[in-house]
Amino acid sequence: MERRKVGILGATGMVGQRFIQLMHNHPWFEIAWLAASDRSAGKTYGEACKWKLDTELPARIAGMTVMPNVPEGTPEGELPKIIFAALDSDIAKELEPKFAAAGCAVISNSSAFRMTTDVPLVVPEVNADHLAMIEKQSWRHESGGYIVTNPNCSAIGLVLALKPLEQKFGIESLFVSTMQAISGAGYPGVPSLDILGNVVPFIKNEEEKLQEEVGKLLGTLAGDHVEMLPAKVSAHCNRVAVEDGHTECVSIKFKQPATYEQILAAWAEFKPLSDLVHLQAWGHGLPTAPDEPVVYIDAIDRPQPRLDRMRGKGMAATVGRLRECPLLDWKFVVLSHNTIRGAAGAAVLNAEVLAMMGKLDPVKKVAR
Ligand SMILES: NC(=O)C1=CN([C@@H]2O[C@H](COP(=O)(O)OP(=O)(O)OC[C@H]3O[C@@H](n4cnc5c(N)ncnc54)[C@H](OP(=O)(O)O)[C@@H]3O)[C@@H](O)[C@H]2O)C=CC1
Ligand SMILES: N[C@@H](CC(=O)OP(=O)(O)O)C(=O)O
Repeated sequence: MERRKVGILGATGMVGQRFIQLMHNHPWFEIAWLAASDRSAGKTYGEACKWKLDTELPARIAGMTVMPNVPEGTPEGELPKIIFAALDSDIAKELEPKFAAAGCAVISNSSAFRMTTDVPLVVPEVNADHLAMIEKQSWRHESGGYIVTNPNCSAIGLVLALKPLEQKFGIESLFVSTMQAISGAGYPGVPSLDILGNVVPFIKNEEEKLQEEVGKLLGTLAGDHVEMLPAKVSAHCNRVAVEDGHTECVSIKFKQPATYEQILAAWAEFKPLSDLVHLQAWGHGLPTAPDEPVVYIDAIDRPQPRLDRMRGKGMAATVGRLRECPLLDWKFVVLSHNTIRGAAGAAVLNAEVLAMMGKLDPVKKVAR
């Protein structure tokens, strides 16, 4: 099968680079277009980008010209209909609708439209059914375009661990305290003199995003909107001197009683995409989905970012230290890679599911 041409908006940033790393050899997607700010447009990608990943910048990508950040900046017919977006929220608010209006499927990583009623906020293992909401977006009838979002990087690891628990026991309330890696702040990010040997107990808007996104992700699709999960969520978000990988300490109260063994079984049995992962009809399943989205590690001092963030090629959440909580019912630690599972990998997996649903072939107008 011919690979689908895709573009990346914000291609030179931390998340943009991960998109390139994850997709330059992707079996379904071919990177055909890169865009960033006016500072970068017109340069080659190799000139414009400070490549920060530990794999080589692919030579083909280094030689590509960075395009302006608007659909009209690209000659007619050369703009891919699938656009991965890794922009700051304020910029995304302005630019993403322009690409949707130009008939593109915008697979967004930013927070700009996550809580908008008709925009799906999706982690495929958790709420793939919410993708149906794209059909409610007005662009669908005007140009065929739409916007799909993935959550905040801390919310993704957390909801992967929570989904099987919500299904089995129901969640009444939740307390989460995060230790977030510096790569989460983009490049150059937090000044070294602020973070070296230090912890910063504030990340702008992070606690609010984490609290509300969990409600939408674990909520129920009800026609044209999502009914939020009515659980109480309290988040504390902290920046720590770790390069990659967000760690979260969680205390949880359930609606139904749950034993230690039942909780471990809920995580072990959680393989919601296994039919798709192993689907042989196309010769392969979803290329980016991990076999096991949630892995429990039975060791007294795990998970740890350096040792566990690359589980499932950076797409699995690692859970550990399940024990009784004297305040709520149970407590545990969850860790996931913030720029892979928490950002670019999440968006690529959303696109793979959309491809399987036939929503990318081609991205086209639908009748009202
Ligand atoms: N890092 C992480 O772990 C996560 C990040 N996110 C979100 O992803 C998005 C990107 O984050 P990140 O990659 O870390 O950020 P960076 O600061 O590293 O990169 C920002 C990118 O946006 C581009 N840009 C800036 N201004 C404009 C503009 N006016 N028009 C077009 N492009 C522009 C930059 O281009 P140039 O090089 O030309 O300046 C660069 O490519 C943000 O919304 C962030 O909140 C989400 C989850 C996790
Ligand atoms: N704010 C997160 C990363 C991020 O960019 O989140 P969001 O996608 O919600 O803006 C962090 O610092 O680790």
